[in-house]
Amino acid sequence: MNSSPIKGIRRKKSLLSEIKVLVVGGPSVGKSALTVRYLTKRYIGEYDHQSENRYKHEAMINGEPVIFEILDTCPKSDKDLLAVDSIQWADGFLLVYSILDKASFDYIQRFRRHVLEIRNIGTSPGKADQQPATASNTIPCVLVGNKADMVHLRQVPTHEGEQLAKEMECYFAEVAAAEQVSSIADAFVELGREVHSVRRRSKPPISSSSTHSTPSLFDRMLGSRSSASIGSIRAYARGKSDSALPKD
Ligand SMILES: Nc1nc2c(ncn2[C@@H]2O[C@H](COP(=O)(O)OP(=O)(O)OP(=O)(O)O)[C@@H](O)[C@H]2O)c(=O)[nH]1
Repeated sequence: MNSSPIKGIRRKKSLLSEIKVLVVGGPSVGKSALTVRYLTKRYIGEYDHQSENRYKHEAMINGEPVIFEILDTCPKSDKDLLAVDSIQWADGFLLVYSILDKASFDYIQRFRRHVLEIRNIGTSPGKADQQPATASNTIPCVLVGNKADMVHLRQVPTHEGEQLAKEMECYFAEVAAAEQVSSIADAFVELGREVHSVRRRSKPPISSSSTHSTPSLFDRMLGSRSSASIGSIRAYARGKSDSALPKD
């Protein structure tokens, strides 16, 4: 009865490509709301702020079934830029700030420098501000400005998000986890595409169809990115409330 291509390949789950996604952002920007919106299409207003959560989710990327492993992080404060282990674990970052909170936008810029610093000087942070954040240093990521349903309280102009995404050569969208479903799914899918694209570029010429031996994020970070990156795409839309869910 069920014709979903995703459900059809469930038996072969162990053969599927995995994409490890770290959802990154300052406190209370809506990381959990976005993640749960993507996973369940539902919006739940309040979450446990004490712990990080890990999920697995099947999706289609470029017509290929994949498993997203999603780690919804939970920084203790604006100063908490996450453990090196978590950063090294990830294939890509979903970077989230709140358009209502300038400090959360600054957090993303600090996090980015933190990652670049780990890349350049090993695992002993401390010189983040000396590290120029250039486009050639970018890694698989997408940038999302959440809470776009509250534009009257906006602290971060759209062009600043666009500019940062341009520097990082990544997809950008202003979204509202509280009101939208598809634009949030788009951000995850774009990240999956970008991870795939990086994997394709870094694959050795002779390879099997299995993607389990993919290089680590750090291996890929040490390579250079081609100019064929997505670039800055703005996909801001204030959709009407879709809290009433489609049946699935
Ligand atoms: N107006 C509005 N509020 C939102 C939106 N997304 C999340 N929120 C609210 O923002 C608050 C924080 O949301 P969370 O999803 O818990 O944020 P978080 O980033 O996971 O928080 P921490 O785990 O503490 O870092 C909650 O009160 C949510 O209801 C949105 O799109 N619009």
